[in-house]
Amino acid sequence: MNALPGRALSSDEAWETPPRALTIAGSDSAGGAGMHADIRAFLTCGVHGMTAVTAVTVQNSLGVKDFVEIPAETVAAQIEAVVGDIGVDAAKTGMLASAAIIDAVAKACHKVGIGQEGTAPFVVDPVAASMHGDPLLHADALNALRDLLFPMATLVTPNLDEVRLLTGVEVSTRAQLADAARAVHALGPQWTLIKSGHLTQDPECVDLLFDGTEFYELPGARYDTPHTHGGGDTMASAITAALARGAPVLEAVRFGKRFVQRAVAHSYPLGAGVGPVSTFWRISTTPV
Ligand SMILES: Nc1ncnc2c1ncn2[C@@H]1O[C@H](COP(=O)(O)OP(=O)(O)OP(=O)(O)O)[C@@H](O)[C@H]1O
Ligand SMILES: Cc1ncc(CO)c(N)n1
Repeated sequence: MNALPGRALSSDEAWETPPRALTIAGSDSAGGAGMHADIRAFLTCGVHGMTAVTAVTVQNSLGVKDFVEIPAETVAAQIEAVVGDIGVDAAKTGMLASAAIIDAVAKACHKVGIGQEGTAPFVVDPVAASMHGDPLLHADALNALRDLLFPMATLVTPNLDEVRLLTGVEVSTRAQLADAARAVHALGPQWTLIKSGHLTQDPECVDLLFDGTEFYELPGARYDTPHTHGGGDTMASAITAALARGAPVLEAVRFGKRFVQRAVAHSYPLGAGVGPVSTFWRISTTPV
């Protein structure tokens, strides 16, 4: 499991620049989800992480109390500043908050070469709400997400609530995942990953990947834990890291699925509510 997809590690990585990945996402003051989870996944997948912060949330294990948005032009400026200087091998989105930010992100990504027509793979995780149901995206921003970002995406990674909001397709059984994948794929991404975490009556967590022609089932155990905060962000970031390392999409998604399975298996309680998935299992315990 420790093997990383894509670019191999050299025997001595000192002074060697790792692949570079960018997350365009909100911060989570509890440290479990959002850009905090993304940076942790990037680090533990051997990738240098960069951030374009979209919003600052006031959040703990019980839910999201509030958030403030970063001005759209500042979000775009962060993307242009880091990619113009440092470059980028893959990018992802998380919480985008508003239509104005989505519009700015689409234009900036287009300008710097992130997305379908560009050179860097682009993972769009269409975050709409926290797992407590607290909104992280204004309702009037769904159209912008669907119309501006989905056609630019190498891969989109909706959960079942996001599938319903974006396409109207309701999924209550594993057999309906293919209908969801077809409906999301029609919005323009190259690849679509439908996540099945919310199918709680299913004894397994089988996600479905679709490239417009072939379906790929991604099997996985369902762990009996309430502590899955940040699971979607961690998965999309592990996939983005693998893409930054040069892995093909199918290999990157299979890696992301194995990664999030381990992260859920090692999740831990924190605070009075929902604890986070873990990346500690990726950290060497060798003394320095
Ligand atoms: N209890 C669980 N046991 C094992 N895997 C799980 C569990 N819950 C979710 N997963 C897996 O975690 C990944 C994220 O899925 P999920 O549908 O929960 O996304 P999400 O709702 O975007 O996540 P988040 O909790 O970050 O909002 C998927 O691969 C899913 O199958
Ligand atoms: C900032 C942020 N992004 C994403 C999520 C969804 O996991 C969250 N709870 N908070």
